Amino acid sequence: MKKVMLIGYGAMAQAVIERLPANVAIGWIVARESHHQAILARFHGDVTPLVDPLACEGVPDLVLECASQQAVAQYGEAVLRRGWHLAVVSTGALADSELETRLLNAGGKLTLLAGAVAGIDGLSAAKEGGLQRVTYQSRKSPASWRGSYAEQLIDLGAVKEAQIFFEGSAREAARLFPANANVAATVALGGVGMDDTRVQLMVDPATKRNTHTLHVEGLFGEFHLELSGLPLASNPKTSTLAALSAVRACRELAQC
Ligand SMILES: NC(=O)C1=CN([C@@H]2O[C@H](COP(=O)(O)OP(=O)(O)OC[C@H]3O[C@@H](n4cnc5c(N)ncnc54)[C@H](OP(=O)(O)O)[C@@H]3O)[C@@H](O)[C@H]2O)C=CC1
Ligand SMILES: O=C([O-])CC(=O)C(=O)O
Repeated sequence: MKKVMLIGYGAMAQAVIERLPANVAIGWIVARESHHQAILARFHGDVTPLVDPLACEGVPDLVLECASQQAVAQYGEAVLRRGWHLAVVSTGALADSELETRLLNAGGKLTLLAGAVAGIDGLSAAKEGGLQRVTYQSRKSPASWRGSYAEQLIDLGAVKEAQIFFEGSAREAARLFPANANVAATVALGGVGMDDTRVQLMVDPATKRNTHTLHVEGLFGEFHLELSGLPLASNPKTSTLAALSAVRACRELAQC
């Protein structure tokens, strides 16, 4: 049985727990103390709640971050320094180049999950031949942008038609919208980097989906990809596919 340490106990973590493959068990959950009683009760004591990954007395086969960019900054380096395998979904944390360097030099094994988008394998392959232009657009409902920096840029309640409210680099997008623009960072890391990946963020009152549009031009030719994902019912910011990419990481663990 492979044992996973989950970081986070929100919408994505719940979706992962519900879909956990056979031969994989959650051994530990790093969560705020307010969740610890609920975790103990739900798993009948078989899962240890922690406030810090380093309080773990065992060795997880995988540490699966499903929490926040802030959690990656807080725990990522220490987890890797222990020699553990860390899979990160809050990839936008790497928009902080100093943190990125520390994570890459910490040892262990760092996996960046594809999250809510597809095509990262093709983008990385295209990069081998030379890329000329990568643009990424995210289109979500007003509900998905609520509670984010978008509220300072646009009146989400008054939007009547699809509107771009942010244009900039992937680095700016990932840092300004930590719960909404990790895909921008994922695309950047697979392609032309944080500063050269151009990003548009859009609010669309007519949609209930999270739509990710990727346009890539290079010496290989070009591709255009549009992925229209259903958000998790428990968090409209987060696409179901992002949670499934974390489940997939657990399945790969079960197979090795
Ligand atoms: N790469 C991708 O495609 C995507 C990545 N994401 C990333 O996944 C993250 C999780 O998504 P989701 O589950 O829907 O978000 P939720 O807000 O539903 O859940 C996040 C949970 O993690 C907890 N948490 C955050 N930081 C810490 C920390 N430092 N220590 C302990 N617990 C922490 C939160 O607690 P509290 O509420 O108390 O802070 C909350 O319970 C997002 O924040 C985003 O960064 C999301 C979608 C797509
Ligand atoms: O889940 C999504 O659609 C994308 C998302 O929140 C992110 O990129 O952080």
